[in-house]
Amino acid sequence: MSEAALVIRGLRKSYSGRQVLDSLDLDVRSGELVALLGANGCGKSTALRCAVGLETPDGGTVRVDGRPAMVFQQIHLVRRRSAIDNVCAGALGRLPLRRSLTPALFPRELREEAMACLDRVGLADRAAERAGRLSGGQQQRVAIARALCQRANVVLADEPVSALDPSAAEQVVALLADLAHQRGLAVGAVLHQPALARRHADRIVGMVAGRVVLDSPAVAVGDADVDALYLPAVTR
Ligand SMILES: Nc1ncnc2c1ncn2[C@@H]1O[C@H](COP(=O)(O)OP(=O)(O)OP(=O)(O)O)[C@@H](O)[C@H]1O
Repeated sequence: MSEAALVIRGLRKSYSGRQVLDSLDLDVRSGELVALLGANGCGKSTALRCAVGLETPDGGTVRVDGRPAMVFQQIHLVRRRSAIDNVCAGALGRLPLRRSLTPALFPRELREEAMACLDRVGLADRAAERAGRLSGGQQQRVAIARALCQRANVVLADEPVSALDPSAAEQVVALLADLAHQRGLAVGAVLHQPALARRHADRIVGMVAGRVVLDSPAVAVGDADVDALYLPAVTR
């Protein structure tokens, strides 16, 4: 197994004195999809947000070997722009400011790279379509293509399929697994669908109240392991 591209150790975070992350450890290796499961409010999003620097932890360490990108449940695309313009947006940090503000000035090489990213998510034929006209599943795949265009090697997805129908959700999680297995990306995804996690993830990490209580190959995770993550606190 390769070195972990994301290594989190002893992460702690509180909001208004209430502890949300309590000494959290998490590794995501290149070439694997790790599904993060756990009940509402157990700290999954906070963990990912700390990992990419959107939140500042109170303690602990985060090491990312490479470039991280995040994919969200709420798909933040510019709806009136084409799919390919949205994917190009992943690279704007690499462009001079003037060129980054005007899609007509995006360099040809960037458009080619963005097209390759769209092709990777199976949407090359929809490149010119306005993002707002694509289905939810297609929009999420455009958001993933944008992360690829950021040249991210660590992709963290926060409930990427919660707004999608079962078939679109299956496609998107399969795509994330494929990007890990075929492209060698390190992919961590918060999922609220344990069955999808067990079908597609390599490893399942389960959280309860800000701590990791399960870290196991997905094939070894049974129904009882999953159920234990969602028990009400009083019965735990
Ligand atoms: N910016 C914030 N300010 C105050 N409290 C916060 C903030 N962000 C998260 N919390 C609280 O921290 C706890 C954990 O939130 P988090 O979103 O990480 O949980 P989660 O496991 O991702 O939940 P869900 O499955 O519902 O998305 C929750 O009680 C939430 O209300």
